[in-house]
Amino acid sequence: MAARRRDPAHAGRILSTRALTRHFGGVHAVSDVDLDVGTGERVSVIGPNGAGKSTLFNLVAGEFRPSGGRVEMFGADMTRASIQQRAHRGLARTFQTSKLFTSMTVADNLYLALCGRPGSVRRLRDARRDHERIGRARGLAERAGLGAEFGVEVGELSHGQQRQLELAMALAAQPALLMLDEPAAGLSPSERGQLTTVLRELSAGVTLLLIEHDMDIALVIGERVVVMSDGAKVLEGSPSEIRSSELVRRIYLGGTLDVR
Ligand SMILES: Nc1ncnc2c1ncn2[C@@H]1O[C@H](COP(=O)(O)OP(=O)(O)OP(=O)(O)O)[C@@H](O)[C@H]1O
Repeated sequence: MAARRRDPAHAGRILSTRALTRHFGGVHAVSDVDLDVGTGERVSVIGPNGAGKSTLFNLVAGEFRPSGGRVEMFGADMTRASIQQRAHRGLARTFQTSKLFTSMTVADNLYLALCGRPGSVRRLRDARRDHERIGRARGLAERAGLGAEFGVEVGELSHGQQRQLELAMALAAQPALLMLDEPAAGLSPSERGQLTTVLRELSAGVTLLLIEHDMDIALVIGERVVVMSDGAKVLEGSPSEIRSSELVRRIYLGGTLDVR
């Protein structure tokens, strides 16, 4: 495992939100959220269902326009930037629901991810003959525990394997900022272990923003943890501060999460 601890106060900021807000009619999905993420930092975002985590991600990724506030990324104001502009600057993300091409093989999905944009049959044909790209795709598949499934159609993979492939595809873009939305959802215990290993071994150059309901993963991977409730950021701290927080306990009281 790569040793990678730093003082976030001294790291350059890759992402800052200020008073970031999104309403859906009368629903305050995200309210006045200030979030700072240092370059190379691993930050977990936790909170009960409906807390606003995915909406926050969608605002940062450009899927949603904010009702108010700012998003600064990579040293620039990106509040109004398109999804493509953000991706071009180094943002990659996975979704709660799959975006894979299920009738294609693992290899072809990875080739397309390495091409940078999907859809071109010609680019795919070229990629299949490109030894450098084949090597990179194999490396990504192996890191995700899918080395043996390289030639397998994605529709035949288990749910957990598909999630691992999504992560591998996000990593294909060599993102500066990687945002993962519940990567452990639906995974078996052994697949969760594998995911944790992959996340721990991410290169130091990748900044990680992680939404995760599995508290073991959220608190092991996140060196800082942001807690959301009712659209607001209510707390942030180290994993041990979150574990011992009475507020976190209260927020999850009656919920399904196990805050140890
Ligand atoms: N497109 C939308 N239209 C209307 N309301 C929405 C929309 N997206 C989210 N919401 C509402 O905003 C609130 C926050 O939802 P969000 O999905 O961001 O929470 P979450 O913390 O990601 O929840 P979960 O853990 O269940 O995924 C919820 O009340 C949700 O119903």
